[in-house]
Amino acid sequence: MTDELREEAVGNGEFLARAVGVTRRYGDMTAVDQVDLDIPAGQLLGLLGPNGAGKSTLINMFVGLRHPTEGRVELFGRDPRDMKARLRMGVTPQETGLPDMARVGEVVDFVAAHYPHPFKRGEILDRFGLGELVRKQTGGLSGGQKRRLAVALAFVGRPDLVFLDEPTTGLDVEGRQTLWDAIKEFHGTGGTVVLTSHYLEEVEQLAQRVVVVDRGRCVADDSVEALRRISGLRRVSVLASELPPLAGAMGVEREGDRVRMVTADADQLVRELVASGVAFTDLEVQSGSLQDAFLALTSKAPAPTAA
Ligand SMILES: Nc1ncnc2c1ncn2[C@@H]1O[C@H](COP(=O)(O)OP(=O)(O)OP(=O)(O)O)[C@@H](O)[C@H]1O
Repeated sequence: MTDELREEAVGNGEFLARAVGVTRRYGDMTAVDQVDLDIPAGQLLGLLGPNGAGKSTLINMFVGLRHPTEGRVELFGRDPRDMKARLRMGVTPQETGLPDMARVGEVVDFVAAHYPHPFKRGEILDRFGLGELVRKQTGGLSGGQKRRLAVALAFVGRPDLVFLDEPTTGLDVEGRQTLWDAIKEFHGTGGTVVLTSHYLEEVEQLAQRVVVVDRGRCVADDSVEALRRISGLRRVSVLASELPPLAGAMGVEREGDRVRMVTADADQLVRELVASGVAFTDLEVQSGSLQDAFLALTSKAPAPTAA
């Protein structure tokens, strides 16, 4: 899709993929339970959830690897197994196998041969920091290099929409940053991305919209900022050499003179701090992290609310 068409699709509210009342069971086990999910053009959506929540099952239905037991999944308005839809989509599953004897460049060319307008191998390999490995057999790659190649392959066919199931698991900091940059670049030119991750900071870094899945159901679907607010938590930090115990502080961490506290009521905590008479400087109050929201949404305990 051209950039103009992408803009038009967003303007028209076109959904590149959608799940309508989707349930998937494995025997007696319900992995995905009555899920409705629309994926509009141009969005970067993070799917978050604990182990076994149903994220991979949902992605596998979107890419045509699994059938819903009930409900309907559409990819570009078609059945996800329809070749016309599949040619516009790229995917990196949670686990991938690469042919050990094939060279990196050959694997890219093999995948590219299935698409009408693929990227050139040099272009895609450079973007994923793999340019120097073009002649290396995949069996000789490190785990991180294999993972980066598996993710790069999702982009080879110049897709409009990519599904990335835990793209950066097992990568070092540099490898993760390279992938983040490549995903951001794709999204920056109008590409649509659905990714799952266990790294909350990854979703905070990349995603505009976060869908939290828990026990097969979507328990939240909102912007990163809105989910942070749901948790109702704030982080208050000050520079102080010593602090008395404060009733409103739920968690206290110290790093040198910097003391960080988590609280459900930042105003009250600051009042307590002032009333204690202790000397402090450089007061900062921030929203809770996505991790706080995620734990609040997926634990059985109710989310903490402001007092
Ligand atoms: N092929 C299968 N046969 C039977 N049960 C399955 C199968 N695939 C997944 N499940 C079960 O369905 C549930 C959802 O699994 P799924 O892999 O979709 O979760 P997930 O959110 O991707 O988990 P993780 O974060 O650990 O990858 C789990 O309880 C899992 O054991």
